[in-house]
Amino acid sequence: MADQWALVATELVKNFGSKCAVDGVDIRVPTGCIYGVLGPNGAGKTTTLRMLLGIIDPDSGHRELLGTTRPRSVSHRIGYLPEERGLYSNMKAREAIAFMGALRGLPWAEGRKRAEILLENAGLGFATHDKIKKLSKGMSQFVQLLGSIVHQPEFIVLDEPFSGLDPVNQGRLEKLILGERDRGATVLFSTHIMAHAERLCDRLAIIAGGKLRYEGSVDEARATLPMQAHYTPRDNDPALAALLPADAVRENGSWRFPVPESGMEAMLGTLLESGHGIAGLSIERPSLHEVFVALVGEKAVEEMEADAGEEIAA
Ligand SMILES: Nc1ncnc2c1ncn2[C@@H]1O[C@H](COP(=O)(O)OP(=O)(O)OP(=O)(O)O)[C@@H](O)[C@H]1O
Repeated sequence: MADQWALVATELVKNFGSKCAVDGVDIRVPTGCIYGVLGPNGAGKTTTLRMLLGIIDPDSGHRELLGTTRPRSVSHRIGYLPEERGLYSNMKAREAIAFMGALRGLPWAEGRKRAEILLENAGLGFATHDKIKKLSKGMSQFVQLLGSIVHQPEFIVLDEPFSGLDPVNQGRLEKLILGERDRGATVLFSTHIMAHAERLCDRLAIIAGGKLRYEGSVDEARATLPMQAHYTPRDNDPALAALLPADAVRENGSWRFPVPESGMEAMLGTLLESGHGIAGLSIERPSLHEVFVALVGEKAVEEMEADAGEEIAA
């Protein structure tokens, strides 16, 4: 595997009894990029991440992480935030981070020093000497996250890192992920919250029902759908729907539809001749959200967004 790929996994399969959790997933993570694994609950994200790291073995398929087919042999070069959160509640934040570093071979004194800097940079310096049990759930999750990167790993894997964080801590986490990428690390995270992937990822995999629906760059994902037109007429006449493509969707007085293959000119000419006018018109690349809906269906996306909303409200 060339140095350009921090991770290459092909046709990973994992069954639990009769349940096929992951069914032929391919993932290629370029060195130094931010990579998202997106999918609804139960899609197979955690199982995929565990296979990539060698925590569990695939039933079949191939994986190569940092140049080795034995991922556990490079665990000291990896940072991992598992889906299950938990720290020793009587430890202070700084000690908890240094402890996690020590587990990956970082000397305690250095771990403490780095922990102070990490907490300060994350805006959590005030909690350095607080016991974990005194911190909010979101803050203690953040401390665990800092513990997973204190040894400055080359490859960082975060399983649903945004879940359970309020918007302020989600913003902190986005900043931290970008900072780690700028440091030279490769970051892979799973999420069912599209907005984070849209803002952060260079490349992504979309998984649903254990199957890979898309793997590639975010730009290529957007290019799989036609450009989207957003048109606002000057009037409110529902009859104009007949002049728009059949799949046009009404959104608060505007209409959204894929730009026809033949272009917009003829349609705009008809709209003007019919007196509907043009109060607003933009042509945009489809969002990641629209690509996701096209790949996994509106219902799965609505369920995901409801879950994300509940987490933020909790
Ligand atoms: N150890 C296990 N034994 C049996 N079934 C499992 C096991 N681990 C996962 N599964 C099943 O495999 C499927 C994929 O689970 P996985 O945890 O990988 O999904 P996920 O995308 O991470 O979802 P979530 O975000 O809800 O954790 C689910 O149907 C889950 O119930």
